[in-house]
Amino acid sequence: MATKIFSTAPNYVQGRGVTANIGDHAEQLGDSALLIADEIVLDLVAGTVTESFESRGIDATSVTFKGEVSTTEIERITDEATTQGVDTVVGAGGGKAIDTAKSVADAAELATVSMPTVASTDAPTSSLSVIYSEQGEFEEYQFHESHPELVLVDTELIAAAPTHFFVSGVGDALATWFEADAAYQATNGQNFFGGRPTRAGHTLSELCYETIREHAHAAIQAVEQNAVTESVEAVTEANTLLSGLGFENGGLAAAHSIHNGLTQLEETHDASHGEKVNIGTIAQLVLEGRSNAFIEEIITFSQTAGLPVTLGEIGLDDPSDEQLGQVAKAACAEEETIHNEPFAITPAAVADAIRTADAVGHTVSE
Ligand SMILES: NC(=O)c1ccc[n+]([C@@H]2O[C@H](COP(=O)([O-])OP(=O)(O)OC[C@H]3O[C@@H](n4cnc5c(N)ncnc54)[C@H](O)[C@@H]3O)[C@@H](O)[C@H]2O)c1
Ligand SMILES: [Zn+2]
Repeated sequence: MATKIFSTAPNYVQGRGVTANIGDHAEQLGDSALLIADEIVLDLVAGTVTESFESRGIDATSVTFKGEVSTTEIERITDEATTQGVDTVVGAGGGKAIDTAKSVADAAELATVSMPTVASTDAPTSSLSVIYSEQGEFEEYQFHESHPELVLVDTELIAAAPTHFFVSGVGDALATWFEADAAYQATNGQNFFGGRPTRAGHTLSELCYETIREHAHAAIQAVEQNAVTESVEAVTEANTLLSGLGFENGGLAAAHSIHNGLTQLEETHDASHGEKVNIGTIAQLVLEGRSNAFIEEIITFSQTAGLPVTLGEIGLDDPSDEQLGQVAKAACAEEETIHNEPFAITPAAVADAIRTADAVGHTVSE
């Protein structure tokens, strides 16, 4: 029997206004902290974070994140953290700021706190960073020795952020179960720790899916009103904790590889991670030969949530065969998770699945 592995961030805190208590939750991590966030997020949280740290005797400073998880940016902030001699880095914002903080902590051997201020991706709980070129093309997954020591999610900030971030998180979370289940069914399917998925990883992915299906539409309506409701709490947990634990421990498959392939085309750079993943999910379902009824139902669900269901909605109005060929080729690279699907994968089959998913998306959404 192949080895099964399950691994997780040790502490997860979620609730309305928890930013004001970050100092209490991070007290054991050290005496000084560097907050990494872009200008928008610094404006939102720097005052509260600094005050909370200082109330616990922890020195806190900040550095402005420039926006891309590139090697250059990671080196620049690592130098800053090393010069200041801090014990902890706090990454606040979306997936990119958090991934940068994890890479800085890894390079400088520091503790990490991840503080998502949007519920848009799986980045907050995971032990990896997605590295991009300075131009925004996917380069590689960087694996870290450990998970963030603390993940702190303030649902008041999440609900007040622009709704499209929350919707993107739903897209990222909707993929989790389909991908984890593919990796579970495949004889050689692996999770992100190089092991077979545990029952826990598989089941948490399914709970992620059920939570999204039960609560996403109501939660999105609440977030449109900047309101924190129990559905918002449920979907924030699904987008952040369940999807994060689910993808790392359950494994990814075609949807995220197709997302990575799509990042090769400049036209898609304005679409968010979760939006591109949603196109990947629909294409995965086509690739897997799911029934018409099932694919159409998932398209209707995602469209109602405000997620894209056609290539045009992610910037690719009339993609050429060459462009889709390029996406499919990148999606099928040897190290890609698409090979967790329980059948052999070819770039031609992937390109055809993307084109067909787009056509079905048009039919259902018109
Ligand atoms: N490491 C992982 O496991 C993992 C998993 C999924 C995705 N990712 C990565 O995450 C990245 C995408 O992250 P993203 O979609 O969160 O976008 P992002 O990090 O690119 O951008 C987030 C934007 O939201 C703004 N923002 C943040 N909080 C706000 C708030 N409360 N109010 C208003 N604006 C706010 C920020 O200023 C920023 O412009 C990609 O690089 C992707 O590869 C990583
Ligand atoms: Zn994702």
